[in-house]
Amino acid sequence: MTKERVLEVDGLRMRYGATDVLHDVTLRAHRGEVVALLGPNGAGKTTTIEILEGFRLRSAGRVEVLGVDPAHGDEKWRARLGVVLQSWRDHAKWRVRELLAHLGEYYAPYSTAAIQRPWDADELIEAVGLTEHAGQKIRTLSGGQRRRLDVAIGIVGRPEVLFLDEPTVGFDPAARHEFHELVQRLAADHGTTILLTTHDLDEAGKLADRILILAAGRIVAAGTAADLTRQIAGEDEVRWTVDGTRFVRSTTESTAFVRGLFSQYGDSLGGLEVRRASLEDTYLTLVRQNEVVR
Ligand SMILES: Nc1ncnc2c1ncn2[C@@H]1O[C@H](COP(=O)(O)OP(=O)(O)OP(=O)(O)O)[C@@H](O)[C@H]1O
Repeated sequence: MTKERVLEVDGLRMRYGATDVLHDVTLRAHRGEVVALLGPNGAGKTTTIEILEGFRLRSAGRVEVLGVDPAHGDEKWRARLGVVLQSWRDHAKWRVRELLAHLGEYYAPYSTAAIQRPWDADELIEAVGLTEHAGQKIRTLSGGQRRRLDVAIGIVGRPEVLFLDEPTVGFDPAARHEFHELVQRLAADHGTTILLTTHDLDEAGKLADRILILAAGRIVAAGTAADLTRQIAGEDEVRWTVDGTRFVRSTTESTAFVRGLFSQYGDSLGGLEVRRASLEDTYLTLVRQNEVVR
């Protein structure tokens, strides 16, 4: 797969009135990469996505999406993007298949030899798990089904870049699992570059090739879930018992520590457990550190 750069952001700043909400955001994503943007409420995730998709004008910095500055993106450029923001509330009387076929028509002029647009409505409905509801009116869908429709609307034009803002809110566990498979397929089979925001750390760890942690308008860490955990959370927790007495110790060198326990206590060592630092520990550590700086 080519490592074509699809998202390039350097020194992005955003100011609302007198308040700076993005100070200096730099990020990259290449073709077929899934990047998760994590951060507490108000960190600036939605603002970042809205700037990348051309919905909001930035205050400063360089931004390119598919080689184009979103502030000057034309319809042809826009047709190559997919956006899933909030729940689709218009067209409540439309039926699922009817709406997707209608919205898909917009993308037909932008079909290319490599990417056939739009996505066939029935195939798309199947891909998002709405086949049983294809003939239903939108206002009669459940919250989770409506969210699946939001996802279908976001990808009906077979986007090369997909922005997903908290895509799985309201999904039941099975729907979440199916959605994760869909995202992985879009990235792996179609080379779609995906930038998603989420508050679900398991989701980020599972889906993303790279995680960016945004705190108070700055990217404070970036890497795979494993990289971040190793770099930042650091300490594992080791628990054990000797002659019925329980012990617990935090250490960055759990393997060497456990080896030491075996050589010291031999057969009297019991109840050994090693709890690895998790992405959640990392995330909380980073967000706390950033609050202190603020
Ligand atoms: N149109 C606006 N005018 C003024 N301030 C805004 C506007 N939109 C967002 N903000 C502020 O910018 C900051 C970042 O908001 P943003 O919605 O980007 O955060 P977020 O990381 O997506 O948060 P959440 O996790 O709660 O969705 C917040 O402090 C918010 O109050």
